[in-house]
Amino acid sequence: MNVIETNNLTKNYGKSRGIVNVSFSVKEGEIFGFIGPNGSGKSTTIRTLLSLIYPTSGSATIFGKDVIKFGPEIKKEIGYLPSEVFYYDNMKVIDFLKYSASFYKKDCNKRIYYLADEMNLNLHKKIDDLSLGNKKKVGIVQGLLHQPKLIILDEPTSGLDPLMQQKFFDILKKENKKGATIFFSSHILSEVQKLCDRVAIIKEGKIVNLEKISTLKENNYKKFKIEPLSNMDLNYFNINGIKNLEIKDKTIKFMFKGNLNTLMKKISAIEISNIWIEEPSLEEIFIHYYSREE
Ligand SMILES: Nc1ncnc2c1ncn2[C@@H]1O[C@H](COP(=O)(O)OP(=O)(O)OP(=O)(O)O)[C@@H](O)[C@H]1O
Repeated sequence: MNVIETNNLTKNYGKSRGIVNVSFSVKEGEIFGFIGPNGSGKSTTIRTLLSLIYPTSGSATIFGKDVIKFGPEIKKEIGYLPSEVFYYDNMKVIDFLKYSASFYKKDCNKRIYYLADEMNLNLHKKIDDLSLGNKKKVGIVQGLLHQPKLIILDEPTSGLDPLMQQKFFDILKKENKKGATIFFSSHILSEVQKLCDRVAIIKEGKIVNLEKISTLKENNYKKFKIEPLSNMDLNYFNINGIKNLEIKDKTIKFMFKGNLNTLMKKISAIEISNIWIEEPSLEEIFIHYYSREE
């Protein structure tokens, strides 16, 4: 079953473009990454899914139900962490979380204490007195306290230190194992790579690619670094599929995409002292999506 489905979703803000014909689906139990540069339309897509804003055209369903017609019903099963969090600053954290929990028809107390403990969040401080990172933690607990079936996260890790980010990812993985579907929007590729099964790339309001992370890596260039025992002529590696070929301090470096057997035969015919073969990072795969078309 698809938990989220969008069909040519379009939002025109009048003078500025929001999103254009965005179509994708997120399967039940998936951790789905949504990445793109600043202003590409990530938040607009999320706000439309949550019916916080209405699309100009196109449609979207969550749990198979239209997001506009069934908005309030759907939202009970969604945990949402917005990119910027605003609170009733005068309240104590625990009072605020209990107030948030009162909107759901279930007892969320245990979860509040469990999540606060996991995130190392002091429940008895005033929200006003918290650092930005700790305010973010309040948002995380608030988003997860009702054990939602779908968790929608908009740039969730900004403000969290690396240890807390890891903790947060561990919590998300646990929720996912228990059955929650996760929609994870970010511009930090390395965290998408760590967490997600599939990823959609949005650029200038349009989806430009949607792939499994593993496929993206398999079908891409691999990085080779070879230390030959004797000096070599670079032309030796002049074969199909090689790019960025260079020799530096007797080390040969290149990127390769193509028939690995052809390349390995070439390499095995020379004497080498060392070899490194690396998968490209998501940054290296995606960097061209981030450059602006003039
Ligand atoms: N309320 C609004 N009124 C007018 N234009 C808007 C509004 N909200 C967003 N936009 C425009 O829509 C486009 C997409 O913005 P959006 O906030 O969805 O991008 P984003 O991918 O979430 O960016 P970021 O990573 O910077 O948060 C941008 O060009 C932005 O200027």
